[in-house]
Amino acid sequence: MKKVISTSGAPAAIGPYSQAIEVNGTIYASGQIPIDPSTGEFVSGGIKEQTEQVFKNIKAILAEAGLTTGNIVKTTVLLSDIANFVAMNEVYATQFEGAYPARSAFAVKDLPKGALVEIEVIAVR
Ligand SMILES: CC(=[NH2+])C(=O)[O-]
Repeated sequence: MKKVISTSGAPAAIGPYSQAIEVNGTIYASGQIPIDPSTGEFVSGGIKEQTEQVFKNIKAILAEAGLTTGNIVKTTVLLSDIANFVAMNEVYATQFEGAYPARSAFAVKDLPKGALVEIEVIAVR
């Protein structure tokens, strides 16, 4: 019923969570921060580079489940500074074909490891 999705194509968890869990054809992916799994380090650059790395990580997790961003139905975007909202959106908008998923976006006080952006997704087979 509950299946753990795990891939070396996305960063290992930095805490007690799975990269994603599938239940009845719905994939709940943990929030991704801009760690490059090949180095274990944050990608260099600003909000645009960080958003691109976050989506690389999300796509790797979805690919492990045989899915793409086209299967995403809902996202949650967490920003450490709402001033990055426009630049994040510019990268975010390029990650989907067709209708965008539903989304919530927030600025929060801090993100793990000082990330500028964290994005979690829910995808459906
Ligand atoms: C990065 C993340 N998803 C967490 O829960 O720390």
